[in-house]
Amino acid sequence: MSNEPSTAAEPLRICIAGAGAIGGTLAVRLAAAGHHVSVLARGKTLQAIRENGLTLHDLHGVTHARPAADDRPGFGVQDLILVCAKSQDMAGLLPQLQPLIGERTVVVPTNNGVPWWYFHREGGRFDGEQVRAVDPEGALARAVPLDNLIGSVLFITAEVTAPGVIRSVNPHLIVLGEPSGAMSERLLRVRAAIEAAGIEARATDRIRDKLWTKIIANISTNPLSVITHGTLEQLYGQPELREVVTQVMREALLVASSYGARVDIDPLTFVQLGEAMGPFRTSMLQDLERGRPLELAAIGDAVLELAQRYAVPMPITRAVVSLARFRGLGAQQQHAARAA
Ligand SMILES: NC(=O)C1=CN([C@@H]2O[C@H](COP(=O)(O)OP(=O)(O)OC[C@H]3O[C@@H](n4cnc5c(N)ncnc54)[C@H](OP(=O)(O)O)[C@@H]3O)[C@@H](O)[C@H]2O)C=CC1
Ligand SMILES: CC(C)(CO)C(=O)C(=O)O
Repeated sequence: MSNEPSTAAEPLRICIAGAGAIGGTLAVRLAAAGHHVSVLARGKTLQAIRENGLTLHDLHGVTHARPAADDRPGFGVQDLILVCAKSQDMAGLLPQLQPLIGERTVVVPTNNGVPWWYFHREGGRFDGEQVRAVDPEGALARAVPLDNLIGSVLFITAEVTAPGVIRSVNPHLIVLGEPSGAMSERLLRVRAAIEAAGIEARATDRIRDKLWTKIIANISTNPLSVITHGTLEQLYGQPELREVVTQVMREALLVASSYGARVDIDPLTFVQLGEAMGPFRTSMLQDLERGRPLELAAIGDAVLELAQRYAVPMPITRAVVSLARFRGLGAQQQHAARAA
């Protein structure tokens, strides 16, 4: 945070790093709430934001914002940085954030899957260790001081329909928590700022419970969506697919419980909630269709890695993740061949 203590009502200096589906959604909501929002973007997205700003279609209607945008981090020290790139892009993006980070800057990564900071101040058997699938060399842990991080779990669905244009038509919920579990003043301040921007925001002293809830949703649907091209309502609703979804869910629940996580949604409720999310194509399916790399390291491999530490078998999950990887590599090759 800036040197002077601020309240939720004061505008914050907020940088959104990565202005795709999630970054675009957050940038528009926070800018509309009066914060000083700047966006670190690149390529066609940067060009579109410079020309037309960002447009968000969500349950509030259509909202437009014109944040400062650049591909260089020349925005000065920020109060809050929301890092909204895919996990595989973190190694390229995080080191760029250094000029934006002061002693009191809060950095909130929004990634799905197991975060690189999972064991930071975890307090358990593996406290302080690395998650090799997402941060094999410890480069992410070095790029941003771990004590500047607050964890987040996003219960949001969003899609880029054109560069700078985002559609996000389910209700928005963000859960925030300190890796240590402390209900710190900075945690409550960030929560209040997000809530005041029209996004339901909760603070928790057990962020890893929420991480596991979301990890279970992601690992049971994202890779399977890539194999089947199924939407959420199909994956959760059609009996053949629902069977695979629930098998993966059961395996992942066992891993979560090995780490002491309390997941308060039972598999049947998961299925009901998921089906109600409608014809949404998971973010991983969207990536497949665009020939982009899939977030399988954070959503798949990292969970398998954590399972292995407690010798929890995940045969169905392993098979589904392998098949999704095969499909993903094939799609990338096809896109590359078409583009050549
Ligand atoms: N979409 C969803 O519904 C949800 C997504 N999430 C998670 O949120 C995270 C972000 O996902 P999402 O918004 O969908 O992803 P997108 O691919 O839509 O957006 C990511 C953006 O980050 C940009 N980016 C990556 N690296 C850099 C860089 N070095 N400099 C500038 N910009 C960069 C990308 O640019 P470029 O296009 O050029 O690659 C892209 O615009 C992911 O971890 C995802 O799993 C969580 C909940 C729901
Ligand atoms: C919508 C949901 C929960 C699907 O697993 C998601 O997070 C994604 O698409 O990445």
